Amino acid sequence: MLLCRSQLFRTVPFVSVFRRQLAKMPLPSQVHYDVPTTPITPQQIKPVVGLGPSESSGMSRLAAAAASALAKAPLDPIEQSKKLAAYTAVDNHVKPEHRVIGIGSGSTVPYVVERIVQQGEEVNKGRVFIPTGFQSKQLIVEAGLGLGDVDQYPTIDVTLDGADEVDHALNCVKGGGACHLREKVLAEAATTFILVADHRKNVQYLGTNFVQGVPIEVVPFAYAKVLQNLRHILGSPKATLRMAVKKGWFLQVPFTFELLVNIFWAAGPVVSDNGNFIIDAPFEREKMIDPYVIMAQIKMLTGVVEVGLFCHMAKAAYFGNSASLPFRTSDGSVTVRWQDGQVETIAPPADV
Ligand SMILES: O=C(CO)[C@H](O)[C@H](O)COP(=O)(O)O
Repeated sequence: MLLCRSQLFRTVPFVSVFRRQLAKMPLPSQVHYDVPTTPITPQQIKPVVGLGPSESSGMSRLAAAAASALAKAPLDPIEQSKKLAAYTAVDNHVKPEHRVIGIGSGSTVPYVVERIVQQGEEVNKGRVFIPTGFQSKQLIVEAGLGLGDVDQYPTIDVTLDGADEVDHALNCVKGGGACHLREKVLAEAATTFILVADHRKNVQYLGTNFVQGVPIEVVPFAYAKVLQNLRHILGSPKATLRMAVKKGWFLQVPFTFELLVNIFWAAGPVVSDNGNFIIDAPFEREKMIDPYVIMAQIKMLTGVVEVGLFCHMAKAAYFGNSASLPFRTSDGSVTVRWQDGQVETIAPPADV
């Protein structure tokens, strides 16, 4: 087909832009699958070595400078809250005589490990750390701490873990990261179980902010039956199988600005570290006022492996109150809720 000059003019830039976009689109093998993960903190960002330009090139120096600036930048208020809670809880509950320590999952836990490392090599070399999943295993290994498993150490001195929400009686929802089976085992195995979180997780009733529902781990072949039971017998009509999402860069328009279109679509069910599926089942407020009953009813359904409701298990929950948030406790303090119902607001360690 012959194109006239003006048609050619209009078409060539489009074709070249299209080719540039094609070149930028990821190959199927480069598309990554996002299961719910922990946000990366600035401290965790490191320049990638050995990919692309050499380490001494301008680009990698720029990346290194950016990463180091980020690492020095003040934490945003929510990250600061997590750090306040984690540091205070470690200082109060991880004592030199503790030898077996459970490390939970979630975005607050990196600060737990950071603080434990700060206790020093001398005390840590005699300790063994038990992870609740892949993330905490990596944290333990990367921190150079001793790794163990709960089958070797069925009695744990203290386990520290995050939570999706904690109510005023210290019941909590866990399993936003699909780790609640191992988390519950480590919580039960521990003499002392401590929760750490930012202030958003401190609620009167479960299901206030964390509305996606109670995470329930099920054996894959039973998931449809358990879903029916939850919807029609236990009163959770919106119970759903948790799906992973696939994320890809789909379109970029590189003229005066770049338009990044992020396409999310389902990529199959989320599979736990134990090879099981996860169902999220929201319940009415009345069932969440004392969640022990619904927890026991769900657990009785055949095919259910574990329920992400932890009732009467924690000794204390630590919530960081980040600075600079309007309309909240904004003094950088830490609220501690105790098993016996006591609540105190304390100053965090001076070096947080
Ligand atoms: O229970 C969990 C994972 O199964 C986590 O502890 C919980 O989801 C909290 O995570 P985050 O701090 O990232 O919100």
